[in-house]
Amino acid sequence: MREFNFDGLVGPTHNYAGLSFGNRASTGNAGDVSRPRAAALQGLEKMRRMVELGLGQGLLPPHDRPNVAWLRQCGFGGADEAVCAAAWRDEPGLLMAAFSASPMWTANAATVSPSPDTADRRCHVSVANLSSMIHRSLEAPETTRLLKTLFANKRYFAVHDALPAALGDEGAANHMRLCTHHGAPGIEIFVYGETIPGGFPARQAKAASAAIARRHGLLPERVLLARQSDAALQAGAFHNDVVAVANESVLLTHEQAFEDRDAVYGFIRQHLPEARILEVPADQVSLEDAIRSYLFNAQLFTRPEGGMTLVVPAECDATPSVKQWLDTMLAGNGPIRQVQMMDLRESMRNGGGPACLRLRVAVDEAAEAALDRRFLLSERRIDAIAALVDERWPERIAPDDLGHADLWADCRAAREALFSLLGLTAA
Ligand SMILES: NCCC[C@H](NC(=O)CCC(=O)O)C(=O)O
Repeated sequence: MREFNFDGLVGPTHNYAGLSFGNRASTGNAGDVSRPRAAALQGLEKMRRMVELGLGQGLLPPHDRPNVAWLRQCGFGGADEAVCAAAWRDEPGLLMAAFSASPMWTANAATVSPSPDTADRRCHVSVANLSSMIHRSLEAPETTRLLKTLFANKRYFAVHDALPAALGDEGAANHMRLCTHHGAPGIEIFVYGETIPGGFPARQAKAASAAIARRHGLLPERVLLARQSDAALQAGAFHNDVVAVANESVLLTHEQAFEDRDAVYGFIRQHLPEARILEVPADQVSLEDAIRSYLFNAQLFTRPEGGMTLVVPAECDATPSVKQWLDTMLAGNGPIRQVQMMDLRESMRNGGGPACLRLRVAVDEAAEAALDRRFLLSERRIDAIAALVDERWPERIAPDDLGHADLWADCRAAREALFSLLGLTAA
């Protein structure tokens, strides 16, 4: 089996509206001018890097924004332009939500349990409801449509609808799988949070994680529901993937990621004695530095020729404690032998690093052959997409631009051009 990463392409409406309370980058950069074209090109460079390294790489396209159908549900009427204009005038917060490019963070699109872990030996995919943030709660219907196209073959895949909204679920960002190698049965760790009065909201409900484990047909004894630490949540780790990442038998984690870390490590060691737990101590890298640099929001993967690579955002280089920890780790004899930095500044400024931008799916050869090719990338396809982005994505979006009818129309047309390039239907 091998792992594919499906990256979200940053949509033409990428902007800094500060919509995610609890996500310090999002609120801290609210009101800034965004650069959608640069953002999408940065993301495509990451996809290109993965293809060059010989990894399976795919893409999930942006959703239709502004989401006029959703604004209609909110009571605005008339032609599309009138709907958006009325929303901007009367409820700008709703227009902002309808305009967000948040589907780019596909680690929040769904939770994936690969076939070796499930009762029916199919790969199970649960679309996330993202119900805790208004702008993200719009994503599930289109994500469902896209994933049901990508994973249409029911012999190898089962795509589940989003859970009821009362059970907040944010997808793979709160899920880690550990195993000897991708094709071996794994253990799956679901990380949930508890909202404490006056604090940042926990977005993943324990009941949601439990429901997904049930739906996917996982063996209960190979599942752990682990609570995220309050310290991490309150420091701005709104998802577990801001403080921990796993690949095969390696867990890279901050010391303060979990409320009960001994229980998490004990569970891993019990089921996977060969596991390597790389714990970054708080006295070397504080939670604050971890969240500023997004060290743990890294892509950790096994290269086809063997050996693990960690792809981290360039912000790690600019955070002295993190840089030092990475240098020391590389000088040692650990399982991670290579670190690569990527410039993902535009996404990072909304709280999304390398790991947020991708959904991992481990497949065997037969399941790989059943994937819808229109979502898969080669270097040539990346070139073609980059050329289209260069031509059609806005160069910049300032806060007041969100009220401009030309921008709404240009963004929708740019997305349609992409869908036609990919051979997909736009809605
Ligand atoms: N996994 C990374 C997700 C980042 C995402 N940011 C945002 O939605 C920011 C959008 C804005 O502020 O416009 C979030 O917080 O869910």
